[in-house]
Amino acid sequence: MTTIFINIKELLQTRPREITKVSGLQMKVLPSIKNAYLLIKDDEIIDFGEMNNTCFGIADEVVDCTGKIVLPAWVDSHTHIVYAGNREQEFVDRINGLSYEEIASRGGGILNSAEKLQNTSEEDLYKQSKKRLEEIMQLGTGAVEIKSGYGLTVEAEIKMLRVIRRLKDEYKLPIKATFLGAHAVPKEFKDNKDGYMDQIINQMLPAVSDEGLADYIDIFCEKGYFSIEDTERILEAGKKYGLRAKIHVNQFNIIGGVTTGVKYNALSVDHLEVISDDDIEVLKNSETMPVALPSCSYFLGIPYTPARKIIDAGLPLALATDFNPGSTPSGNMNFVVSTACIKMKMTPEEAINAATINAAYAMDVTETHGSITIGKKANLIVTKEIPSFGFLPYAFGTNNIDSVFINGQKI
Ligand SMILES: N=CN[C@@H](CCC(=O)O)C(=O)O
Ligand SMILES: [Zn+2]
Repeated sequence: MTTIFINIKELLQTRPREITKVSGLQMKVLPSIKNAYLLIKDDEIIDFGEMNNTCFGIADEVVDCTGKIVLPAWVDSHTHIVYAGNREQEFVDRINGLSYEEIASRGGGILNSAEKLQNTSEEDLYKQSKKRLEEIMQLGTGAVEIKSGYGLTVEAEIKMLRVIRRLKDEYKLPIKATFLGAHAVPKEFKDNKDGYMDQIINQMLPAVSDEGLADYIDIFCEKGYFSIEDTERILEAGKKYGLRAKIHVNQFNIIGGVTTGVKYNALSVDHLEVISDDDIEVLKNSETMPVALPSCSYFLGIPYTPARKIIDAGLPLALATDFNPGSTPSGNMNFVVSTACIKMKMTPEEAINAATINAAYAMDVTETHGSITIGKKANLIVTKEIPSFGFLPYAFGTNNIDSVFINGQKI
């Protein structure tokens, strides 16, 4: 089955296969073709170019995109969408003056979500999570990473990861699973963090590996959660099971997580609301992608990742949602792209690069996703009729998406 998209006002992010990420000044360039066509066969992009070089007769189906822009679907490389219930009450507590850290230190936060998840059946957890996945797909997400980390027992972590595996089996978009046993220290190990670390390394990891449930390993490297020493232990253990790191660092404090991530050749270091000059130097000449999560900064009222400092130093940057019940109850990549422009002073070109090609790098799907490239999957956003691509971040809060295609099929 072939489909041709014709009269595309502008086809964005057209790249040769060799480009796997863009850094520094390259991020300001968003290659595109105006008045374009795009030809797909089944689930794959097979041709594209200027309209005057095409012939309609060749496709089974024609989609007229007059006035509309076509771009690769968003790639969301950092989410926690498998969770139970919500944390609305903590939201109200924060409005009334408590901080995120205070709520956590009173036993709320991640531990609150863990209790809810432990008391939820695998079937119910799947049902709650698939709703969120379907919602983000409608919002234009065409590849997603999902973390465990609200289980915090062997049984509950495995339950989360099995739900992620079921989502992988049932849906056509690529899903990567990250094992985040070291997300918080459970109540039972309050005074025995090392005991919990031992449980992660000696019980959880072997069980996760036995069932092949994870692609990556993660840890919340932060004051009051897990130290650099803990991070080294977890990443070392993950390495033994062939799990590359994607880690939470520098959300509230700089404790050395970036250096440790780079030392272990992490695929990405995520959050970076605070970042030092040394961190920036360490990231240069590394293969680690810095990832910013602006919706988290928005929701918690914490600093935004200093994107200008990072990009102007010549580094790449990716954007993701961090969709989770505590710090970011939203999986809207359109909002992320807008907020990156509005609050982090990224240009529309930089933000779109960060949410597509660089985001695909941050979850290792650049072979197949993140750009309009012959041979890549036809995961696409077709916008409504809009004046230009800059209108996407400009008209924040407006739904500018007409349709989303996953593997060549309209969803
Ligand atoms: N910071 C650590 N983990 C999540 C939030 C977890 C929660 O509050 O439930 C994050 O990335 O923001
Ligand atoms: Zn997160």
